[in-house]
Amino acid sequence: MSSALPIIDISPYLRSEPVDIAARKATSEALHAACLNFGFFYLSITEFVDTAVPEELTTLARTFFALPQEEKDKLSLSNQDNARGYARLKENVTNGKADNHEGLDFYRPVESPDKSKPLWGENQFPDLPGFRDKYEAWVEKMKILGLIVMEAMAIGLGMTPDEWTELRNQVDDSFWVMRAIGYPPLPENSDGFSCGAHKDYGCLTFLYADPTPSALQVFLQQPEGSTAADTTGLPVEQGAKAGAWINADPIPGCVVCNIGEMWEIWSNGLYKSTLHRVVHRSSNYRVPFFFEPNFDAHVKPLAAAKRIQGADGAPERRSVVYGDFLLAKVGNNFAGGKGRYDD
Ligand SMILES: N=C(N)NCCCC[C@H](N)C(=O)O
Ligand SMILES: O=C(O)CCC(=O)C(=O)O
Ligand SMILES: [Fe+2]
Repeated sequence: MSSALPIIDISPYLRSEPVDIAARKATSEALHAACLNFGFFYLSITEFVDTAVPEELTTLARTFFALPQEEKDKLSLSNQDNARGYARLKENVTNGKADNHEGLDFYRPVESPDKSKPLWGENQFPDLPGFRDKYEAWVEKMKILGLIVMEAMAIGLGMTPDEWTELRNQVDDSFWVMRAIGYPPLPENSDGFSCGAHKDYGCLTFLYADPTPSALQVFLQQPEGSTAADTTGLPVEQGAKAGAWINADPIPGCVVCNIGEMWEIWSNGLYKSTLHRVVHRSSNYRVPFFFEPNFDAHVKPLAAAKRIQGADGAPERRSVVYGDFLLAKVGNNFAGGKGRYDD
């Protein structure tokens, strides 16, 4: 199954000796084009990881989600900080509607956990042989990949070495998220989603997925003036737009990668953090990794983006502290969770 989305060869950045400057430049230019046009692309990772590993993670996820409900509930995120742990089917909410999936979320551990503080509790690992070790090892690999892709993107945006150093300081202690997602089949004739249309929050999502076609769908906005093929289906305040939903079907040996909202700010809107949604008609298990900025990163439009936009470029995007942005998002993510941390 082919896809409109580009496949990026990241290998010039994985090989350090000798550094092939021209090949790296070509990779960075391809990333720049992919981020301008799609906000989604594939990364071939067979040179970097043994793809048997994410297959094992998926199998472990399947084993966990097959446990009796009361076993899974022992890891409920409500035991901790309402973010780390297990969320039941339909406990996740997107655009005010329950998502047809269950999930197990892990975040970067914090030094002094305090479960009365949002996001500041402890991760809860299932008591299954190899689970914790294998997930933690994958997180370490994906953190390395995250920094590599960030550097390649920085060069693609035309950043100077000093500018990259400054950006690197905002992502070198990533407040990452690792999820295992269990998707039961969406009921026939349901107007709901396995996961409703959303943008990811941070820098880069690396999704290793089962090969089900038409499950992950990506919204491509139509150029100005063209006739709408489809709409986001969202109310205006949540981003109603004309365009088309296309499939981001998995490609063997590749992760699907998309950029989160922090890249939209850094690039001052040049790069789109693209809306995507999930429709699973059969049972599936997926293990996305979210490479995010440091919790205290002050994310603001980069000079390199403004150089591209020129003197009468786009209006300046609002800057955010990543941790504050994340807290607001996570607070709205669960059933009954709206305003959970407001009082
Ligand atoms: N960390 C990330 N990106 N998690 C996935 C977000 C899924 C959408 C979410 N319920 C929302 O409404 O934002
Ligand atoms: O499972 C998928 O295909 C994508 C999941 C996703 O978009 C997310 O968790 O943010
Ligand atoms: Fe997503």
